Amino acid sequence: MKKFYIATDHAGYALKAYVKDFVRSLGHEIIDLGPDSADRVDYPDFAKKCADAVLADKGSFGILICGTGIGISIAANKVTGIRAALCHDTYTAKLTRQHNDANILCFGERVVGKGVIEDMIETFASTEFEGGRHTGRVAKIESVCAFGSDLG
Ligand SMILES: O=C(CO)[C@H](O)[C@H](O)COP(=O)(O)O
Repeated sequence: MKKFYIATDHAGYALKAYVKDFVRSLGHEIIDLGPDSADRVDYPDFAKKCADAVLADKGSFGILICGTGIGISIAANKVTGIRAALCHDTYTAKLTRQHNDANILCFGERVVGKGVIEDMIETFASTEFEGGRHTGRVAKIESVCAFGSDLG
């Protein structure tokens, strides 16, 4: 059993209840970090809530949904230690676990359908990081931030 945290913006809100039910049907735990209505909100606020929760709970995963999945993944990836993957299909959901050790799955409510979403979640939850040659590359992701800050 895995533990998931989920958050969205208003453009991902309609899918949230469905995704929670699906994750629970697979035998996983899922904790809802909001929002609690479809009122317009800013996706970086909810990306940060989910990123912080995943970092504080070792071994947990996150699911972030906005209209495209793009903004909410960009925001989550600003948090050191978060590897938020914007996925559109099963292949990317599998490879981002195997190669990137992604800890948050992101997608767009206005982009992908429920069948694809179910396959991506099932695959993301059940696929392990391969380690090996990918270990050093994943470690270097954090040092990219340091290189960037040197450039002013
Ligand atoms: O996809 C998103 C960010 O990448 C947002 O969900 C989208 O920008 C929200 O747009 P609007 O305020 O027009 O509903």
